Amino acid sequence: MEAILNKVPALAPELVNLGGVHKHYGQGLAACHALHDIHLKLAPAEMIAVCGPSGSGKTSLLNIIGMLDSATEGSVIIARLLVSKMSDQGRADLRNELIGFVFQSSSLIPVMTAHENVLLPLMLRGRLDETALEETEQRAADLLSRLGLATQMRQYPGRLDASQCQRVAIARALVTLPRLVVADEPTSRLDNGCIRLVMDLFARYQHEHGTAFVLSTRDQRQFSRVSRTLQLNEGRLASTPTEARRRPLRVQG
Ligand SMILES: Nc1ncnc2c1ncn2[C@@H]1O[C@H](COP(=O)(O)OP(=O)(O)OP(=O)(O)O)[C@@H](O)[C@H]1O
Repeated sequence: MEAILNKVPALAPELVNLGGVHKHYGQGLAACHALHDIHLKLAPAEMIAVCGPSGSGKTSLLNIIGMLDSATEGSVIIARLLVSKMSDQGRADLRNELIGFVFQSSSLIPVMTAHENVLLPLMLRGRLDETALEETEQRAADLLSRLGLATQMRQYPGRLDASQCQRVAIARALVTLPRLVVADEPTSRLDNGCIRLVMDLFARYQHEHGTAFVLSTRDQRQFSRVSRTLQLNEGRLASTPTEARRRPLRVQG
């Protein structure tokens, strides 16, 4: 019901539409104005990179797009829903339905194997029937294989190195076939070969499932295949979407 009430009536093809977003943390001497007047639109199946130095506001922006945090000011529309007016529960439900996350730290559950960690978001959604369970177990295994982890599926995170943990976290973000993946520095611990595997997999999801991606990085050379790169400096977007560097969608088979 809440979702219906908050539906944006105008035709809004964008998956994400931020209008005049500000983010403040703390008060008084501890106050921080982390994001200033952000306007950003993301189309379905689009892949963008948000670049900027440490402290420029990348995580703050991704947390708002991913509905993990609220904007202090401005409108946040996701999948035509005005989430800035929704309750915490409404946002959490929508988040679970639509979004896959890759956090800066891989945040894997230490007592679960790599394969079980990947399956976790699906398990949290409730009981699956036998066919659905088989299908998702296969999808999780396929994702891990594509990320070069075929022989590590039964390993616990304590036995995996930082690059392997980061790739397990990437597989976990994709296993629900989300409409949007929000990934905070997802390749920071990967070598060039692994970055290529990850970008191939992202492009495959973009092409086959219509998944959109918002990636953050301190080093924009890491994402040579995004369609747009936005630069954040001290909480301000240096380029508007129309001025930003645009590239045609490149999908490799
Ligand atoms: N929970 C918080 N409370 C207070 N200030 C915060 C909080 N989170 C972020 N900040 C401040 O907001 C600003 C932007 O931080 P943010 O983490 O979004 O930047 P970032 O570009 O992601 O940095 P990094 O690359 O180091 O992760 C910084 O000045 C940071 O200190």
